[in-house]
Amino acid sequence: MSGYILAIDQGTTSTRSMLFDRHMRVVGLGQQEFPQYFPASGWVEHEAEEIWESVLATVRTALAEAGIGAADVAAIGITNQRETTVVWDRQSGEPLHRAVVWQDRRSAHVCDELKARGLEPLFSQKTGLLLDPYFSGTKLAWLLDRTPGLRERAASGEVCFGTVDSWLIYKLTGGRVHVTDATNASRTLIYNIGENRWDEELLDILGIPPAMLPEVKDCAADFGITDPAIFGVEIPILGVAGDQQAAMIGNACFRPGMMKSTYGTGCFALLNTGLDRVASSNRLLTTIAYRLDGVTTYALEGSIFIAGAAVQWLRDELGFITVASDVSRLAEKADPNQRVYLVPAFTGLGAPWWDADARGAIFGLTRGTGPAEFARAALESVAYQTFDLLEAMRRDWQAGTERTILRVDGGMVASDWTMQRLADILAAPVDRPVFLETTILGAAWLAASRAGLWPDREGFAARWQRDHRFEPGMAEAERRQAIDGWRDSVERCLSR
Ligand SMILES: Nc1ncnc2c1ncn2[C@@H]1O[C@H](COP(=O)(O)OP(=O)(O)O)[C@@H](O)[C@H]1O
Ligand SMILES: O=P(O)(O)OC[C@H](O)CO
Repeated sequence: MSGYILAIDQGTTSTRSMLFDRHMRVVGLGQQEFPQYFPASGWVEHEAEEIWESVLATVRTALAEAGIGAADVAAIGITNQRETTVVWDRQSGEPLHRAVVWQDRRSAHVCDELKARGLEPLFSQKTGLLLDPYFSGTKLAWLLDRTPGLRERAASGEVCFGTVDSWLIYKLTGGRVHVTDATNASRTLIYNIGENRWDEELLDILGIPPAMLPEVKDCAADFGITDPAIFGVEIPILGVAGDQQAAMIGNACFRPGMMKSTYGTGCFALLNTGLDRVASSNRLLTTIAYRLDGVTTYALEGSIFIAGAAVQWLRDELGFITVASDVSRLAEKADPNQRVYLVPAFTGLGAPWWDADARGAIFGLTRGTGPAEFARAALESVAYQTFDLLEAMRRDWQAGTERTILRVDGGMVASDWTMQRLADILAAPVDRPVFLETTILGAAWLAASRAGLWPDREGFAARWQRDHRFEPGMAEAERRQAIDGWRDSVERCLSR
């Protein structure tokens, strides 16, 4: 049987490749971690060639597991860690610096300078983002400033900039194609999300030569054909989206008001606002959810840096559990009369606080506080942080959030306890899908629908299946009291 779809999920710590058959069933999987480099405090880098090698290795593993050849693959979909910034030589394909990862804070001073010049409203209005080193633009400005000769070479067209999707497409096509998709472009701080084009004014401010930018396409489009030297055959690349947007697509959140939240290392919540580009007054991001057939759908996004990472902290630093899946059982044993709060600001606080200098703290300790209360506080912190995001979304766009049901995915949603707590604190239902690999499914659907092999948007959405709905069940007074305690704890952690 031919007509298989290969989906590649190039994440922050690992790369996964998955093969789906015509019936959307998974038939093969390859996964590989790759090295992380931390050359200075707050710096995070990847070796672009190691990312590429991990893609090749995982594709081969997935093909072998499925027992099929590359000739049976009809199309490729790509999803990726967003914002991570790669620069390479257009001719030789050689990376000109290690990739600067989204978590990297080295360009904080560039953001501060721009803010001091009063430029944040301009960037926000055009890009939907904030002046934070999280986004690609100031990372790229830093690279252009610090690498001798790079700006001149870039201006003469010898250098390519791209997010990881661009880099992988360049490699897959044998260096022939330099493109990206609208969702990845929307994370760069130089893309005008209203006019759907690179913004000359912002490029000028950051000193970025337009000649180094990729062409921006819809999420389902012709992104190029693989070089036969790589897999032995030519395969079209037909779908691309940043990983959080791909999760939104994979969770079939196609209607305005639908919301997904992915609980992995961190947590990223996206609310579909349809054709409305809702500008946040509460320090959320406005971003492109997807662009299909030339039509841009927008989303409000909230990013939390620590979610599952708090569970890793309990496991690796405190030694309270041996495997992540033990955390719920431990939390269940917590004394219900103790109100302990963990604010996991280990690397600062993300949305809606955006306080890079905040640090974590635990409040409410008594002589009887032990591992169970720590575990409960760690899991509850995820629910409270999501509540803060949803509240900000409600303030920004009340009409669209009245009956919000949250669709969840990511490693942490295996914890029933956490999901129930989430529903309780949000006072809104939480739906967990049967198929939890929504990110990679989203990339697969983009490619497969473009290839005409899988159902269209409505058909795909109709196939979304719920595993369980967690209904809110907490008394309102208790919920309010719990949230007040959280708010008080966060206030005490903020740096300003
Ligand atoms: N059963 C569980 N209960 C709570 N947290 C879990 C459970 N299983 C995994 N996790 C957490 O989920 C995270 C892994 O999720 P995953 O979606 O694979 O993350 P990422 O893609 O960011 O690497 C880890 O931080 C881990 O601590
Ligand atoms: O690689 P992930 O899954 O941690 O996702 C990273 C996000 O895309 C960063 O914005």
